[in-house]
Amino acid sequence: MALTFGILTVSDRCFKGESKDTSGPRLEQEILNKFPMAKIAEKHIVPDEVEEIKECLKRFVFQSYNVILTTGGTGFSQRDVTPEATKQIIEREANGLSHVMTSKSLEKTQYAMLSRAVCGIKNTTIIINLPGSEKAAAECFGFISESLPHAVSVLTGKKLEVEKAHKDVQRTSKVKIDASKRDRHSTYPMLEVDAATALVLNECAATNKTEEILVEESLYRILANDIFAKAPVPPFEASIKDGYAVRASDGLGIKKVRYYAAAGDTPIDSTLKEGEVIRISTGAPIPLGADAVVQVEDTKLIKSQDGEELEIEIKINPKTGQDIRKIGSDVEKGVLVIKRYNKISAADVGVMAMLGYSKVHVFKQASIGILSTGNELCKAGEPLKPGQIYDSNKLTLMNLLKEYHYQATDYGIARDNPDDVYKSFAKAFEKNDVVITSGGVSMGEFDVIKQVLTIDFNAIIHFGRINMKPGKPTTFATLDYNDKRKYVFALPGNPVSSCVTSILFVIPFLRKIERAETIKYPFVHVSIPEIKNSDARPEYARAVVSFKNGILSAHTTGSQVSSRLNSLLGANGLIIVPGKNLQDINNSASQPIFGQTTPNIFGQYSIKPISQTCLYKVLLFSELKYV
Ligand SMILES: Nc1nc2c(c(=O)[nH]1)N[C@H]1C(S)=C(S)[C@@H](COP(=O)(O)OP(=O)(O)OC[C@H]3O[C@@H](n4cnc5c(N)ncnc54)[C@H](O)[C@@H]3O)O[C@H]1N2
Ligand code: MOO
Ligand SMILES: [Mg+2]
Repeated sequence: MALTFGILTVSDRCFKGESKDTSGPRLEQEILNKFPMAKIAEKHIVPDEVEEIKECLKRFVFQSYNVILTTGGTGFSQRDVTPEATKQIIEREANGLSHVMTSKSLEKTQYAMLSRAVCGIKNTTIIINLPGSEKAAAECFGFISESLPHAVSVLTGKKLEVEKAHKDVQRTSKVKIDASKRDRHSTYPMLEVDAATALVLNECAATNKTEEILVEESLYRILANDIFAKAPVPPFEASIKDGYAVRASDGLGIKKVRYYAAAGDTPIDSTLKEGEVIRISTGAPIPLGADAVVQVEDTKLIKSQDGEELEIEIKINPKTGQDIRKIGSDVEKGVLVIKRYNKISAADVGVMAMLGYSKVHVFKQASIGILSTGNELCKAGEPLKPGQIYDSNKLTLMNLLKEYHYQATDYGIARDNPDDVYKSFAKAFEKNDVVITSGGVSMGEFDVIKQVLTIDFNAIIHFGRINMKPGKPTTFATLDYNDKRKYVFALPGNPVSSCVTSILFVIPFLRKIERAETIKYPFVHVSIPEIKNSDARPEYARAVVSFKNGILSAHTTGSQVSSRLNSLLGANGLIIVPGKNLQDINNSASQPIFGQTTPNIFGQYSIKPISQTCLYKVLLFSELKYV
């Protein structure tokens, strides 16, 4: 259900324009983060006056908005009257909401006890008083927002949705955490990266579904239809220069200037006579009878009157067709201009606009839901409690998807317990084809993702381990939910691991589901000093790959531990460093590329490397850097 909201900022200072309203816009942002389909129907600012607050609340209620959020005027100052005004409007109080906000806020500040916020119901609208400070308003909204869809469903009598909401709340996982019974070794076979990639792409069925969207919003989407020229471009003969439209056969000499034809003018329907010229601007239609344009530089003014030219002299003999853009000379009518499957560029958008298209058919993208898992995670902007860290994975992954032109919906943070993970997955499966999670896939007793997927959703886990660093516990599963196929990428929690595995597996998958073909990242080979890998797994080391003076070069971005997200800063490639064992074999067999010969203590010669250089395969996931 798409909720409608009204936001009312109550503040003398904001009303008078003495300070900027930041709480209203912040609430708008919080609402859309939480409910991407919600509609912010109205926003308004009133002073701290009971009557004005009441008037606005009445108007919002009359519009039957589902929820009205007020911000400001809930404290102890003489001017704080929002609760008084709200009480005069509501028919029934909703004390639970104010109670939750106060008690949760008390965990952050004892001054929360000074809040007098009122929540209540008028007709089918819920009115919620929130504090005036931007941060507190956003926090309090966060405490109660989860309950709003259900509350609105009950209030508006939407039986099916009420039942569903009840079912969602009651959902309990069949998975039971028992540390003593957990597997002591992973039961999932370790796949090589290539095998895992092939498996992911093989499982993915291109939907081939298309949708019609506005040309102006089509950048980077994949075109589903060929684009033909419905009409020639230009559609009329047009001047290429600012000058005079002439009859070429009139040749040189003094001519009478008849009138002016500017770009955008309707073509003149009287024919140009012998000895006449018409002043014309670039892009203007060529008048009847004219068959050439003489640029102003090749003429001389002979006679003028009141700022108008009367006579000019043509100084260079014109040739027929000179400086005239023929009909269809840029694009002929009926030709194929842009091919289906093309990824739409800025120029494509421009060409479609030029051809008169306002809408275009593109391939539908998969709908993507994304959630983080972890008890330790705290949303950016909120104060960290001991033992907590900020949730960086969700923002990294959502924005990585954006870099490849995919949009994902945020399904929040699921805590490390089977019920919460189960509920979050169910919610995400309702509306999405693909669900991406991070964390909870390794060997800890609270790593319950795989169990919830198999036991609660009957999912097939196609793989649960990959021979790579970072990203070992990467998991890929499919399942049917409400008779629809769902794909799950349960990525490792370590920030680098989830990002690298998204680049390697998720992005190619999303492209295939959209386009039927997939992205093939280019590989380059670089010769650089040996990189040690102490792990048996091949390492995908984040690197800056650059091209300088005709030589390809690469260097890693510092420490490559999987937690160090900043190892991705500036990186455009992944150097594939063979696992320790393979490296050892290679080293004993291979010769250093550069070396010098020096006699050893026994007087024999051996190779002494100046610097051990190896040839590495590097995957480029972003543009090469040119230095
Ligand atoms: N006994 C074993 N332990 C671990 C193994 C193993 O094979 N045996 N594998 C290690 C590897 S490799 C990885 S990678 C991690 C993957 O762990 P999980 O996917 O279970 O993820 P968590 O345990 O939940 O978290 C790991 C790490 O990442 C941090 N994290 C999680 N989510 C976020 C987030 N949204 N934003 C920022 N940071 C996040 C979390 O706090 C942990 O530090 O397992 C190893 N263990
Ligand atoms: O494979 Mo994990 O991703 O090393 O850290
Ligand atoms: Mg774990």
